[in-house]
Amino acid sequence: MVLPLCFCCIVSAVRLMRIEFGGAFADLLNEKGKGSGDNEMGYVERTLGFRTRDLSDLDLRLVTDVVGGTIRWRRYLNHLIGAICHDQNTLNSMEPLLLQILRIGFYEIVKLDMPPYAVVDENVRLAKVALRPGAGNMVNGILRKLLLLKEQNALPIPKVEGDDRTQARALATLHSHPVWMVRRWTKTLGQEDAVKLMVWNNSDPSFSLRANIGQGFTRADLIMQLQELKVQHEPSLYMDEFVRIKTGMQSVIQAGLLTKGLCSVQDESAGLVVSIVDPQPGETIIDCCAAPGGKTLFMASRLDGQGMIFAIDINEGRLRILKETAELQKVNSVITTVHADLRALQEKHKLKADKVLLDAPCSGLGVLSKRADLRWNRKSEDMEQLKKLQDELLHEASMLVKPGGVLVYSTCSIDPGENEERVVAFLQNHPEFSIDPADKFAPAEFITEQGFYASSPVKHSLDGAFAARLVRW
Ligand SMILES: C[S@@+](CC[C@H](N)C(=O)[O-])C[C@H]1O[C@@H](n2cnc3c(N)ncnc32)[C@H](O)[C@@H]1O
Repeated sequence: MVLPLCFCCIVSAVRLMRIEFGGAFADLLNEKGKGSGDNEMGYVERTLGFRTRDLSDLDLRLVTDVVGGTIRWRRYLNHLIGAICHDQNTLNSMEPLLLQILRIGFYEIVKLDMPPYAVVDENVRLAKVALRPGAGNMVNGILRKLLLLKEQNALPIPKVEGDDRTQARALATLHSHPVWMVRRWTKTLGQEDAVKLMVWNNSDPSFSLRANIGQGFTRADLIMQLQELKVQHEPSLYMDEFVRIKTGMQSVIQAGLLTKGLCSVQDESAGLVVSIVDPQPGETIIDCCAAPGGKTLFMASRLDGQGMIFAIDINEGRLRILKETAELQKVNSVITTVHADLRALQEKHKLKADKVLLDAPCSGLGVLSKRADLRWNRKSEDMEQLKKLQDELLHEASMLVKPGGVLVYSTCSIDPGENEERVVAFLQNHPEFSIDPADKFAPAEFITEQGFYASSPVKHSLDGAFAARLVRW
């Protein structure tokens, strides 16, 4: 069977299945695709018999929007589907591909405002071919009910009322986040900022590019290239090497700016952590959790060819990426990679450094706008385990600092439990360290009362990140 069909729908559906179910998703597509793990297009052709073509840039953007949005809005979409089916059990027992097709259709209608009858038509055809005619009829019935409710402005949306728990559940559905996150943020930020944070997490992420001054490529050079590519951009307000872009990443990739090592994708909030370390030519620096290398490479570009960064990571594959990127960006002469568990490092290597950065494994609660699926993968129980690991790693990292040297602890989290509280706990057990206020290294608007660096999606429209600069007596 060879059918022309909306490629974006089918590629989005396959990609979503892959993200939600990993390798097991092949079995879910009518047992047709076992063993295939390559790109979606080949997979679609082989298993469903659709004729495919290369996706255009426009198609690719739509697929990215649909996949990212359908993941972000999963809880909200499930709520609407459940309400329209009048039965949560129908939703819970629905076959995964059918549910995925419905979520895509709902997302396209409710959030993307795409032409409704085209959306119904495409998703019905997809369900008929990928599953069976009856599934197509079901999709048709449910999507048409949704359209009617939308036209009547009568979508079944939960009201934020009642006790704290009920309000948190309603907010979690309205803004499509896990309830535990809403409860945590309402407690630490207040309801108004918790809502602002969720709105940010659901918005299209913007990206920053860092010009690689280590290769003599300045921000002015980068801006010139972006102008030639007609990519809209604006210089960072905070960092000399950074430029923000909202769209146009495909053009940047196709022009080879990343593969030539001329620039990297890096959020300014992560760049500011490097400013807190303040790497200087000639210094020895240990980056304890370095891979895939965003901060190592930026630090290396500031060394001007003099000094050494020992980039340690437990993950060999990610460390390999760091090494390869360092070569591309021509900063490899000042980087030595060390594949090791930081907790066992002292036994093998007798390293000591002027500066030590611990960019600790964390919940990633500051970067949910860029990591669409992370909110569903994180569990509240993770937080306790992470804190324990952070304490262990912080103690190990502190042993690597020379007397008079600097230790920077950072995360990409906005959770006080992973940030300020970890530093306070560390200082209680390590009186040889004290806080070096970060105001000398980052703009005042990022500095907390305790002298730490903290970026916030709500306050700064950047990813959330944290860094404490500590000195050893
Ligand atoms: C937040 S990521 C680091 C990101 C990196 N600094 C960057 O800017 O690209 C945390 C890293 O810690 C590493 N890691 C976790 N446990 C570790 C351990 N016990 N020893 C060394 N590295 C560890 C992980 O493999 C992961 O690459």
